[in-house]
Amino acid sequence: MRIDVITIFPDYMAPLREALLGKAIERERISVGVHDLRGWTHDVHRAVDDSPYGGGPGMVMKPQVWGEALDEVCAGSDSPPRLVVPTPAGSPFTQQTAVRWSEEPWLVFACGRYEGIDQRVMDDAARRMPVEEVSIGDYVLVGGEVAALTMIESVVRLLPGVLGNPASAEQDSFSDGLLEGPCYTRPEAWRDLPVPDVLRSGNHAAIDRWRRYQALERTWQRRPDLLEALSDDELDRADRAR
Ligand SMILES: N#Cc1c(N)n[nH]c1-c1ccc2c(Cl)cn(Cc3cccnc3)c2c1
Repeated sequence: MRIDVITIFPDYMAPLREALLGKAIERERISVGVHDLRGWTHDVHRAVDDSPYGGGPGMVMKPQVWGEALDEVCAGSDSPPRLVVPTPAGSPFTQQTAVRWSEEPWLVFACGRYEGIDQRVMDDAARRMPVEEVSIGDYVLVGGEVAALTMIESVVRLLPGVLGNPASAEQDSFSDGLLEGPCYTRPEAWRDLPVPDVLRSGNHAAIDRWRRYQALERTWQRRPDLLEALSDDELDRADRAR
């Protein structure tokens, strides 16, 4: 997978070169390009923003600069990339989105700042490539870079050979519609707090049932909305795990 990121703060993307993501680059599971949007400005001030039409607070990112940047970054391949534009007004980014994008050969992330990117940038890009405006959650950041890092990590960890233990991705929270239950490791007792006996029983059928029930209970307590999405069969199966 090829990943390109366009931003006015290229150093914000430094974490892409660290740890799991850095190893994925070293192992050539992914190639990553980070591009400074100001490289496509032509004025002495290297301006990337301007006042909003219709008034209102803040500034809007100029379409000309983004247009030239996307023309160059998204060129050079028989098939265009999927353009991802983080925005608070975007469709929800979920684990299902990450799974879908993990099949893509090329993703380009357009990280904006200020009040956002002129809408015509996305409208123009959509004439020649798939464009998705997405949000990572119902809170407000200062720009798209943190969102892009979040989404890139959740996608890249799904690629073959990236995670040390591929089974880990298969047991993700959300992968079966439920949150993961609690996890434990040595010692058996810590500050008078024990490890649940069933986990030390060696009875794997009982352990699976216990884990399934814990996931169901935690989901019920913390994210009841996820249970509404579960089919009756899945709920019955979880119920039998009691
Ligand atoms: N994804 C996501 C996401 C999220 N979940 N919170 N905030 C963002 C996000 C993403 C992209 C931008 C761009 Cl471009 C500018 N801002 C600042 C801003 C703040 C308030 C209103 N409008 C824009 C962004 C915030």
